[in-house]
Amino acid sequence: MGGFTAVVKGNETYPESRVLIIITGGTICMQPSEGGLVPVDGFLESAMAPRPSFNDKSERVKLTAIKDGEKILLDSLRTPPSSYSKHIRYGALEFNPLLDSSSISSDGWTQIATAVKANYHLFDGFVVLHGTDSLSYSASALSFMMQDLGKPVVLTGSQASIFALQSDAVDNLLGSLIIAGTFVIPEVCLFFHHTLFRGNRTTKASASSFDAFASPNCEPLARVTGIGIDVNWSLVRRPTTIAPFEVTPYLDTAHVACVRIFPGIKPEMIDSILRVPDLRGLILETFGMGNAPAGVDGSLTRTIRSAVERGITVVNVSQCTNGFVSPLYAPGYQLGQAGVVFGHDLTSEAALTKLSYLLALEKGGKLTSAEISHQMSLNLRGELTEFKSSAFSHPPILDLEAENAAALLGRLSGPEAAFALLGYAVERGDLAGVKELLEGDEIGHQLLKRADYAGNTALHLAAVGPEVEILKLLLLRGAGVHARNRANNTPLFLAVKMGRTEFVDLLKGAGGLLWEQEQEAGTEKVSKRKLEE
Ligand SMILES: NC(=O)C[C@H](N)C(=O)O
Repeated sequence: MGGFTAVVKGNETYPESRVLIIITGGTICMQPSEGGLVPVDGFLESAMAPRPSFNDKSERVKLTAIKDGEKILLDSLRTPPSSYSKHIRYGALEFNPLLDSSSISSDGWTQIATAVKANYHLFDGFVVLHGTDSLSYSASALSFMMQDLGKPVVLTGSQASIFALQSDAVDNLLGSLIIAGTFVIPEVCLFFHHTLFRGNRTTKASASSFDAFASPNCEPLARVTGIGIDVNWSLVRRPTTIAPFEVTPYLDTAHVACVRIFPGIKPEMIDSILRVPDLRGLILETFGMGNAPAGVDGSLTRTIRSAVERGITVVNVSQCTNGFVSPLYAPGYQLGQAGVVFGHDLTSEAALTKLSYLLALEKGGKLTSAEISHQMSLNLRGELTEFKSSAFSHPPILDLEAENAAALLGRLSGPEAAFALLGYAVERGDLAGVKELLEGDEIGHQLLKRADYAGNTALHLAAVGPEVEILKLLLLRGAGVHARNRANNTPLFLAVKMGRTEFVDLLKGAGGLLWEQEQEAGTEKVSKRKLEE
């Protein structure tokens, strides 16, 4: 953690860093009009120059910048020295017209990305002022458009206008400026309510609270703690290739769609979307861990399979904000069989913009259509917690990249991520992977006590998994044999229902008991899909 470091003294002179602010619009620069709030231009002069925290009244030197391919001289302002003993000197480029972010599109993202690219050598960091409505989409989109980024790009906005009496605007803007001018965090980030997030992990979680954004599957990159900023450097991505910063100046949002599954959804509805002319990709927001109703006689599965055969990429992401999709349950398994790509823990915003990015690469001849599905399940910009093999292929050994080894220990994306990994390993019968995950007393203990959204502990999963040695290992590591899932079932009951004598004996030997009614119910066996795989 890089914490608070310096105290500002007397009349000393301090170095300056340079930040370019790209103003796209949003509530932060809005004023009331007869037709509701609208963004108003001239933000630097009207909102920043009069405020002492943004203007130390030093000489307003001109900064060279590039606008629309032309060299221009930008008016600048300078902050007083921060607690990191630096002034931030900044100038601004404004969109014309300014936007309510609900109207942002691929064109706007292109404008932002190309402005960053053109001015990359002239500034230390970039702040993008943007409305909150589509902020997570834009942060995700820009993260994919910017490859091998070496400088911070911080998106921010506010829930109330900077001209309002009570507003989050000053805190959000000042925090973003200081971060962009102080720390080399080479990512597209979103700063809001004292917290710096990886942009492509965020989602707008509140329509009105100042604490508006969540990053449910990835810890924040930094937090403002009083007058200091704690950066979680272990999470910050670092370039791992020797390549210059590149921008893909276009995203193909015109040929993708997103559908939220709901109880009773008709396969025809999905089919009609999948038959929109030239559609190339569909994000399917499914229930829980990736489940959708199969439809009468599997009609939804057939609809999807046929679309996949026509070259459409269908990506499975969860409606739950937290957790992973996986083919653990039969409905998700069938989607996988139909050729659906599992989007792991991608947000819908990241899934949609990532697919648009990959389609743009395909259009530019940089990717074949066959590679799109594969790339969707890879971690390109920290947007997902990756399993090296496709989640659907059930590889025998849990083989994780170094980055995910940290998640595996519960350090990266928290215990939920580690628990989901454990679930995969148990389900695949990967004894070595399970052992690895349970290493470390405290983590192992935590994981054995956790449950998924259906209340299943690792022991429940092992009781229906393929490997009896895993069941034994979990029991020896202290997994609770009496835990009940949401359906009120114990691991032993599940094993009995599956008709698995060896597993039943082991669980009974570990103290597992059946209620009387469970003993009766256990005589009718359920589907043995797991055993037949
Ligand atoms: N708080 C905001 O910025 C909301 C506004 N409608 C926008 O997204 O532009």
